[in-house]
This record gives sequence, structure tokens and C-alpha cells, in this order.
Amino acid sequence: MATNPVPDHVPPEMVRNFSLFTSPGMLPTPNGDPHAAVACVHAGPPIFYSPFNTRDGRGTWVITRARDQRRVLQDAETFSSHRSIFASALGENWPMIPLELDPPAHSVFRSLLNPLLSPRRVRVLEAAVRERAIALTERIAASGTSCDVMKDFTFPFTVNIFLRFLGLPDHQLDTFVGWANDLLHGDYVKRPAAARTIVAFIDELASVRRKEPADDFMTFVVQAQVEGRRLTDEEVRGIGVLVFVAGLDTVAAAIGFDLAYLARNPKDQEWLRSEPDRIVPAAEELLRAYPTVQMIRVAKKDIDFEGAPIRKGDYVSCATMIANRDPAEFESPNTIWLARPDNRHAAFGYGPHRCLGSHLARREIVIGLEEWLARIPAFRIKEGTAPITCGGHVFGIENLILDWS
Ligand code: HEM
Repeated sequence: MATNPVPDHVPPEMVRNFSLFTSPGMLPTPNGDPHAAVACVHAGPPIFYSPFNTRDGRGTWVITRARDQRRVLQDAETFSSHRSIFASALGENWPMIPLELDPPAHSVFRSLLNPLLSPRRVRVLEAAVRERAIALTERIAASGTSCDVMKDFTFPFTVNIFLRFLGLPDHQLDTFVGWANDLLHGDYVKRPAAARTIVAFIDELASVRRKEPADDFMTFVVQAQVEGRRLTDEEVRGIGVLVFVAGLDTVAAAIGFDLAYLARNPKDQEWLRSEPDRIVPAAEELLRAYPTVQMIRVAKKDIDFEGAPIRKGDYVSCATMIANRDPAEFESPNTIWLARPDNRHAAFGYGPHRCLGSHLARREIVIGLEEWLARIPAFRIKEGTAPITCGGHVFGIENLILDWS
């Protein structure tokens, strides 16, 4: 792990002892609330330097205002998204596509992939999403009055949808959950091992689909053309790996945080159960209050930003969990108001890289909540248990044991 002294160009008064990885509430914490723990940055300046704010121990500038984050995320001329987050775990340097490409290359691939996750395409996938949510909640309701939501509901739900999207059978579900978990939350041994396994899996799937095409995502990718040519093996891998990591943990964590909130707030729970039409706006408010992704950009040139001397190569963090609690953007940002109007939150990012899977993610969350609330009566956190939350690049919730006895 890198140890990062503060670079010479960073004025000492701009350094803060804050990190999405190590600040209080960020390490795995029983009954933790990492979102509330980051909200404290709004009492400070619009930008500061955090000496340890990535998984590999690098420092980043931290942008605390939603408006300034939008400036960074929209300006790909100055702030690049090429970091090889995944490949670097293997000591390699290929980009996840389209996330780690800058315009104009980014738009070539984004246009290629947009139709696969468009609202129209998601409507086609929706029947399978609902079928899966019903099957899981029926099984949970029939088998007792308690369950671990992450293990029994959210992961089997989201991984199944992902496997269908890729065109793979369900029996690999547990294996995939294990890989995703090791990759996102594993230590320095588990993480590269999981990265290697996922790359080998995607490479193998691509090679099978080249020989035996099917009606699925990977076949689309290996047959696709950009600028009059087929994709290279590295590009196919970059896309496959990104879709693998982008959609698994994020939706599962979102539903987990939502159900944890509802378990602790029985009135809101009943309010949604009695009128399920309220779930769509409520899911937006819960995405605002409990977003999970920290976006990072790399400065391509020197720039002075709100008084901070950002230098070429510096990392700049735009954390959705910070933007979504910005009091300049949201009235009483730390209050959860399920009917909040005009909820223009940043959970899915901003600018050219805005989440490609947001339409699918939104439907998964809403359908997951609808079917859960339709079958599971008034639920609460099981006595004697405590959900364990964690910070990091992607905030998560490790276990959530609910009880409705
Ligand atoms: C609640 C669930 C989700 C959240 C909170 C989320 C959040 C985000 C965010 C913040 C970004 C921007 C990253 C950046 O600019 O650095 C992003 C990008 C992306 N997301 Fe999602 N995501 C979710 C679900 C999904 C799903 C289900 C998929 C795919 C099936 C997906 C695929 C992608 C892809 C491919 C990108 C890169 C887009 C580009 O670079 O043009 N995401 N996501």
C-alpha cells in the first residue's frame, strides 16, 4: 500500500484529516451511518486535501459542493477519468470502458452501449426483474419471520438480473457474489485474486460467444463495430469487466440501505406499504440520502480551483455522498423526506459518464421495494443484531437481519 506524504504544492492549511476509508464511521461499523459521518465536511471549505482517500492509499482533493462537483465532472478537458482502477490491481493499465475513457473516445463507446440499457430495453427486462423479486420475497415470507436481507434478498436479486443480462445460468450466483465481494471489499490478497478471476471469466465468455453467438450482452459486444472495425480483445474485456463491477454491488447496497432505513422508521414503512405509488419518489429520496459511489478524476493540467492549487496528476474526489448532503442544494439535507420534491440528486453521477445503468438500477430498486413491502409485514432490525456498514469507494452494508415476528 502506498504511503502518501502530502505533495509539496498543497498548502498545509488545506489539508484535513478526512477519508472515505478511515474516518470515523468508514471502517466496518455495527449500526454505522457512514453517510451522516461524511456530511460534516459541509461545515468546512469548498475544497480541501485528504492525504488518504483511495483504496491504495493515495491522497485526493475533495470537492464538497455539489455545484463545484458538476464543474469538475463536466470538464473532461481538465479532469480525466482514466485511472485503471481495476487493471492497476493486476499491475496493468487498460481502461474499463466507457468509464475510464475521456471524450471523444468515450462517446464512441457510450453510443454503442446506450441502447442496451435504454429505458425501452429496461422495460423489456422488467418482467424478469419482477418475477425474480416475487420469487425471492415469496420464499422469504414462507420460510419464517426473519432473514438476512443482503444474503437472502438483495444479492440473489441483483446478481440474478445481471446473469440474465449477460446470458448466463443461475447456478453461478454464489460464485459471482463472492468475486464481487472480494473485489470491492477484499484485502490486498483477495482483491487482485478476484480481479484476475473476473478477467479470466470475461475473456473466456467472450471467446465462447465469438464461437457460439447467443442473444445476449457479450455476443453483442464481440460482434459490435466501432468506427468501421471490430472491438479489440482489450476493449471487449474493458466493457465486460465494467458492467460486471458497476451493476452488482451498487444496486444491492442501495436496496440494503433503503430497507435498513425503513426498518428503523416504521411510520415511513407503513406510509409506503399503504400506498405503493409513493415508492417511486421515495426511492429517489433514499438514493439521495444513501448514495454509494465516490467518483475520482485525475487533473490533466494545472488549475487553480476555488483557491486550491490543483496540479497535473492530482486526484480529485467528487463523492456522491457529499454532493447529496450539500445544504446549498437540498433543504435540510440530513432529513429524509420520502416525498421530497425536485429531487435532483447526484447518486448516478453527472456529465458524460453519468451512470449507463441508471434506468435499470432505478427499476430494480423500486420493484425490489414494492415486492418486499407487499409480502413482508411490519419489519424491524432483529433484536441483538446490528447491520454492519462500511465506507470506501462504494459504500456498503454487509448484513441486515430483519425480523417481523
Ligand atoms: C444504485 C445503483 C447504481 C449507482 C448508485 C450507480 C452509480 C454510478 C455512478 C456515480 C457513475 C459515474 C461514475 C463516474 O463518473 O466516475 C456510474 C457509471 C456507470 N454505471 Fe452505474 N450505478 C448503479 C447501477 C448500475 C447498473 C445496474 C449498471 C449496469 C447494468 C451500471 C453501469 C454503469 C456504467 C457502464 C457506468 C459508466 C458510464 C460511462 O462511463 O459512460 N450502473 N454509475
